[in-house]
Amino acid sequence: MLVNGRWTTDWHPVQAKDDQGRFVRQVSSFRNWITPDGSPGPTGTGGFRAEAGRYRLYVALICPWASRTLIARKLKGLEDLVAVTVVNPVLTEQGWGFGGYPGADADPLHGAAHLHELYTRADASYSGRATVPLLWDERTDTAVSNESAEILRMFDTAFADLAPGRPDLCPADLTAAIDALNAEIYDSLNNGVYKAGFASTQAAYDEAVTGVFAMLDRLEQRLTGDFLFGGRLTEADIRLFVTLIRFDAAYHGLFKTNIRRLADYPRLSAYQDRILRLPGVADTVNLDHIKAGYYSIKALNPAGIVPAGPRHVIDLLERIKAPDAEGEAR
Ligand SMILES: N[C@@H](CCC(=O)N[C@@H](CS)C(=O)NCC(=O)O)C(=O)O
Repeated sequence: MLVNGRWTTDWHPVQAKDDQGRFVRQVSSFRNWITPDGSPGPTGTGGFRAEAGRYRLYVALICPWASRTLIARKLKGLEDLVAVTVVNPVLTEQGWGFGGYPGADADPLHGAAHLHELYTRADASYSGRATVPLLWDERTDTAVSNESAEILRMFDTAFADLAPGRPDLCPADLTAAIDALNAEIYDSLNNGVYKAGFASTQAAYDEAVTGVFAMLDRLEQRLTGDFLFGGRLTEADIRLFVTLIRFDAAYHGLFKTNIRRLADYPRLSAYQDRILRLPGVADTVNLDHIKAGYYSIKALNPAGIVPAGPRHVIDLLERIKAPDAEGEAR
């Protein structure tokens, strides 16, 4: 991680833990918002007006937090407005790096070798992890935000005039309910799988894995319609989906969340499939990057061996990405 703008020790996945051995995730540091007129958002400073071609999103395709923002970019029609750069999925001793892997990009702006160089470009004395997603302003050459929940929400509203007619992912009448469900899903599932995987005591693991499956059980019961809030797709669905699609491929094995597979939940599996079939979503899912990335975490998998399966996820993605007889294409 970076301390006062300098890369210090070799990269390690566990950022912090509490006195019971529970994994604790770092709070994001860049908290500005893109807005239609450049006025400040709920946090940070203003000056980031929604403009075509001004912003770039740095992502890892392994990362569920980055994938939330990529899916929102697709569903909100922002592909021609906000550029994307994909980091190499295999973590190095200096964290995320650029290029050198199929489907990974070089840094087009500064030719950086590692993502942390962008963090120190934005703040020369930055201390903390260099995480994805990172939303970058090419005009002022600085970081806008590295908080995926806020990037997801600003993508929902900021570009409405430039990309009209797209679904509202956080409608006003549902915002409070979405916020409440997001918080539960974040704690027990999105971050819960990491708490299980990076627990450093049996008790911390037991607590986390119980929470993961209690939430999956609840969601299985809840899902009687197409989406979490019935017929309307919301950001809560995007935030749940990114964890589901990684579950059997990465978390079940590497993070030991193996009480059941996602495939053992009929409604959640059908729901995952439904979201994957929404136009553009399958483009954001790269199983090779997901497996190569997670299984490159040496603290959990020292030999770096990437498992062959799971067949049902490989088949699902192949089925959805291949154009079929009805002309369904990815
Ligand atoms: N709060 C951040 C968390 C992002 C995050 O933890 N990203 C991980 C990848 S899944 C990362 O970049 N980790 C690198 C590191 O911790 O050094 C967000 O939601 O945007």
